[in-house]
Amino acid sequence: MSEPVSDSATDFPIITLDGGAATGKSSTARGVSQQLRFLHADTGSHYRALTFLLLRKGISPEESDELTEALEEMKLSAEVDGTLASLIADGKKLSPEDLRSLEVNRNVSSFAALPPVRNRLLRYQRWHRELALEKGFLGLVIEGRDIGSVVFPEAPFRFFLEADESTRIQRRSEEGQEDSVAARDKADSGRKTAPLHCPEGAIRINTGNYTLEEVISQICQKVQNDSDALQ
Ligand SMILES: Nc1ncnc2c1ncn2[C@@H]1O[C@H](COP(=O)(O)OP(=O)(O)O)[C@@H](O)[C@H]1O
Ligand SMILES: Nc1ccn([C@@H]2O[C@H](COP(=O)(O)OP(=O)(O)O)[C@@H](O)[C@H]2O)c(=O)n1
Repeated sequence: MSEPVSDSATDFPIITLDGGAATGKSSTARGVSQQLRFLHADTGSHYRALTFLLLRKGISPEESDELTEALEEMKLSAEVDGTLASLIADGKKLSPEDLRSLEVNRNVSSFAALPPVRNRLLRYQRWHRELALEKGFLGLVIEGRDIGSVVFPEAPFRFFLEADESTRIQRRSEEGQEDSVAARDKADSGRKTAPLHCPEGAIRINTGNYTLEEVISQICQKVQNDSDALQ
């Protein structure tokens, strides 16, 4: 399915999860999507995919005509496997190894700070609400850095995940990944466009204080309680 034009407003429930690197966004969103039968969109993987493809075209992370042209030429669509939507660029899906390579880890925050890159992905990310509806999901859970503040600021269920830096570095090293968690957080929080911050009104969860299952269950309970109350 290709990125469409419409962005009609619906009452469809949307959960946004924002937070720094390794705060638990993807694992939590996966669990929530499976329990609630929501579509799961991982917007970090969108920035990673564009970073991988742009680097492969020899484009550096700065505003240039080459960057604008490459972004305009890219055709973005999605493939849904289980509850997860994955980005397909020009008909291709990238492997987890490509998306999490050291080169991508080192460059992704620089590409993500560029307004043309963010603008290209904003429309694509908002389209996931229509994709979830079309595919018969009961809602959308979407995670990243600016989801509750920029992509879906009107979403009824907005969460901000946090955990101290040493916990997060430990989590990444247990996964066998070389990642500059602190450097990416600094760049993501300090950029001009759509910086990482806790959106006003979002519920903060320190994931260092709970197991993954407890965090998933807190979010699912909040959504289910509030949805029951609204009916
Ligand atoms: N509440 C939690 N308690 C302990 N470990 C967690 C928790 N949430 C996530 N993790 C673990 O932390 C690591 C990073 O989680 P991940 O979901 O990839 O974070 P993010 O998407 O924010 O980068 C994973 O190995 C995951 O299993
Ligand atoms: N909504 C988003 C999501 C990710 N990003 C960028 O993409 C990078 C990779 O995101 P990610 O969610 O895969 O990172 P991890 O938290 O999984 O390490 C981040 O460091 C940000 O620079 C962003 O700018 N806005």
